[in-house]
Amino acid sequence: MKKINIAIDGPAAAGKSTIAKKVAAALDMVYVDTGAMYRAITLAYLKSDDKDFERLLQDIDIRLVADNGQRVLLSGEDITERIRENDITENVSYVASQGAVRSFLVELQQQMTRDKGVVMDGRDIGTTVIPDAELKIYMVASVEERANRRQLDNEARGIESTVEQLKEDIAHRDHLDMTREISPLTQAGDAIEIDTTGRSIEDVTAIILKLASDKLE
Ligand SMILES: Nc1ncnc2c1ncn2[C@@H]1O[C@H](COP(=O)(O)OP(=O)(O)OP(=O)(O)O)[C@@H](O)[C@H]1O
Ligand SMILES: Nc1ccn([C@@H]2O[C@H](COP(=O)(O)O)[C@@H](O)[C@H]2O)c(=O)n1
Repeated sequence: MKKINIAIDGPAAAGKSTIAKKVAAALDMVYVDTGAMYRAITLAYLKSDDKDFERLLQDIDIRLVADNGQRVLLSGEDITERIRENDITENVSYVASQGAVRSFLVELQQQMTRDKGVVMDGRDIGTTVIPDAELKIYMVASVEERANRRQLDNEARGIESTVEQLKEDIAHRDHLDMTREISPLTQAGDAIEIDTTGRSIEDVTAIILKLASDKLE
């Protein structure tokens, strides 16, 4: 059977990971959430006394384990839940703006996609990591809807937040991600935009599965 890569990019809380996971499961593809990799390096950075990124990366050991989604291990420790906490979210865009961090992770991500069969979500997947992906999606939603969704996520995880604060935080993080010097978040010329505002997870998944089936023919 023909193998393809699918790149899903877009701003924070647009629904990328939720949909990427479902599309990967339906098509028996590998799901990779690259935001979790930047979050893992952010945790290592916050824990380290040495703030030199080049040195920090020499000792970094990130593993992604498929488990009804994706679990993240940092030096063997499961940090899947820990990296969703506020201190990581507040610092991740700074860490992700560092050239050394981006080169390190882009190289790892490109290795993962070399044999195809991957659904990868992030900010620079269609533009930088897999510019030759067979299907590229740029997923957006209104900031109000994204803040409401993230509030529900946080309540389920026991993370304290308010919708108003989340709206500000999401807009600020999008601004940092869209204006950084290296690989800023932007829609690839050949990406298909999907606005998930007011749409169900099932609808969005079905749209992408239809687009993918055309590429798999
Ligand atoms: N139509 C929809 N499409 C996708 N997600 C939706 C939709 N409706 C509600 N959600 C919910 O939105 C929340 C945020 O989704 P998700 O974490 O997948 O976003 P994301 O774009 O990967 O965010 P981030 O980039 O910050 O990791 C999830 O709780 C998801 O269930
Ligand atoms: N390809 C990517 C993926 C993520 N980032 C940065 O990581 C942050 C966290 O991502 P989430 O998807 O978990 O929200 C994000 O805000 C970016 O700063 C990136 O640069 N490139």
